[in-house]
Formats: sequence, structure tokens, C-alpha cells
Amino acid sequence: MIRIESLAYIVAQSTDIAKWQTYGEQVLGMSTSATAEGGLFLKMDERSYRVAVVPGAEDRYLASGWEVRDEAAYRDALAALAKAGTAVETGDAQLVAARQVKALSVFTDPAGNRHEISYGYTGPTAPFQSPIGVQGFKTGRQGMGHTVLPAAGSFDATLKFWQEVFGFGITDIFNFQPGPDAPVIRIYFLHAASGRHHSLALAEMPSPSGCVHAMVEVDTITDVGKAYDRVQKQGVKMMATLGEHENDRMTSFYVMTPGNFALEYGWGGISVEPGKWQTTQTQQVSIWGHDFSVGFR
Ligand SMILES: Cc1ccc(O)c(O)c1CC[C@@H]1C(=O)CC[C@]2(C)C(=O)CC[C@@H]12
Ligand SMILES: [Fe+2]
Repeated sequence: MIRIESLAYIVAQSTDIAKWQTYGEQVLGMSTSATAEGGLFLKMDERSYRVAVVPGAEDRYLASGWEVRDEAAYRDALAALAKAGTAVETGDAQLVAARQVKALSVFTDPAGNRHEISYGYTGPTAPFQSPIGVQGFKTGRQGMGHTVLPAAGSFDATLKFWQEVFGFGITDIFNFQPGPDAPVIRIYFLHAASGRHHSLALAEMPSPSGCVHAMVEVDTITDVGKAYDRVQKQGVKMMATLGEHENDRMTSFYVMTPGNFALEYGWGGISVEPGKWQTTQTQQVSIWGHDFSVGFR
């Protein structure tokens, strides 16, 4: 049984909230609003935020926000965490209010990645209107997109944790070999109950900013192309050129964010049917494009 519905949101910490505002609006085409805590919400659908930026001492990725279906699923998830011996911190009234949910708990996975689990969005619901004309982002039941988290050194334990505690299914396995003599880096793509090809991927590599990359998906390929133009024009650091992944067929590119983690901006990813999908093993990063060497320039 898969206990988690989707990746509802991500949290970034920032030393310079204004940078995220400009980036969110002018590069990503999301709308923004200041939060009561001195942070920033990036809005990409009817919810008030899918990216929460909180003020802090570092520019980094802070947490992944997972959503379960209802109160019963929430209790069940907490019971599963307790059974696994995971320390869980109950979100206080302040955090629950800040994230606009009915209840929330915080835990870290075996790799040390920080997570929030919640149910019941309580914030305002209003149509998304991009400040620069992006038509829309694909969210809904499948949530904000996906996140790829570092799990170097504790890969097996972390994979087991997500499979056994939350029931994530393995959509695809990638034994990535960066070069002819380089050691293999495992990247496992996992799906939640809503069937996005992957809501979470675990990568056997370190990531000082706390996240290898996060992904958002737009409704039209035109909006990927227009975002690509904005990135070039505004001189945003590109991490990979435009391309199409073999495993989820996502056409996307990668850029650096003010949080020192990369963001994949894509369109056209496939879904899977949880319980029916047979794990695949991808052979290559992409069918075409996705030159990751630009990230080292
Ligand atoms: C291979 C792949 C399939 C689907 C995705 O959504 C996706 O992001 C990827 C690429 C994952 C991976 C990464 O994010 C960090 C840099 C990596 C290791 C590369 O250098 C190639 C593959 C990249
Ligand atoms: Fe990705």
C-alpha cells in the first residue's frame, strides 16, 4: 500500500528573499507573495504556494513536503514511522499555520534528508496567474513535481525506508556511469500513489545544498521553450541543456536556483499505474539533448 499521495511542496532556505522573488517571477513565471514569517511563497497553481522560501543563514534546500490523502492516512503514516523507529517531531501550531495544512510532522530519512508530512491543505484557493504569461503548471493530484535527493553512503537503507515505510514503488532503475572508468552512481526513481512517473528519486551522490534537483512541469512545450529563452537572456546558470529523458519522456532543461540546487523545468512526462507498473531499467539519461557538461562551465 502506498501511503503518500504526492510531493505537495518543497521548502528552500534563503539569505536573500528578494533574489527568489525575481527568480520565481522572471525566470520560472510563478507568482509570489510575502509570508507572515518574512519568507516568500512561489505559487504555481490554485494553492497559495508549491515552493516555500524561508529566511535563514544559508541558501539551500530545506525540506520536502509530502502529502497524504486524509487524517486516517496521516495517522497510518505516523504509525509506520514509529514502527520503523524513526524519530518524528510534531509540527507546532506555528508551523502548521505557516504550511497551511491540518496537521504536519517532521522527520529525516536514513540519508539525513529532512521531510515534512501533512494532510489537508487549508490555505486559500485561487486561480494561478503568471506575471509573465506562463499558461499553467501541471500539478493537481500529482503534486508540485519531483525531487531528487542525495543518498550517498546510505543508499540501500534509504531506498528500503521509502519502500517499506511509505510504500513507494520503484518505477525505474538507472545505473549511471558518468565515464568509462567512473564508478556507477545508482539513481532510483520512485512513484507515490498518484502515479507521477517519479515524485522522488534517490541518487548515490553527495549534494551540499540538500537536493540534487527538483522538477516542475508546465502544460505546454511552448512554455518550456519560452523559459529556455528567458534563462539565456537573463544569464541564469544552466545545469543541462534541453533534452528528453528516456525513462519518463520528460522534455526539459535544468537551471541553478538561488537555493544552490538545480531545478528541472519540463513538459510531457508520463504517468504510471501504481500496483501494475513493472520496474524498468533505463539505459541512458536521455533520448536526445540534456548536455550536463554545461553545468561545469
Ligand atoms: C536520468 C533522469 C531521468 C529522469 C529525470 O527526471 C532526471 O532528472 C534524470 C537525471 C538525473 C541526474 C541528476 O539529476 C544529476 C546529474 C545527473 C546524474 C547527470 O549527470 C546525468 C543524470 C543526472
Ligand atoms: Fe528530474
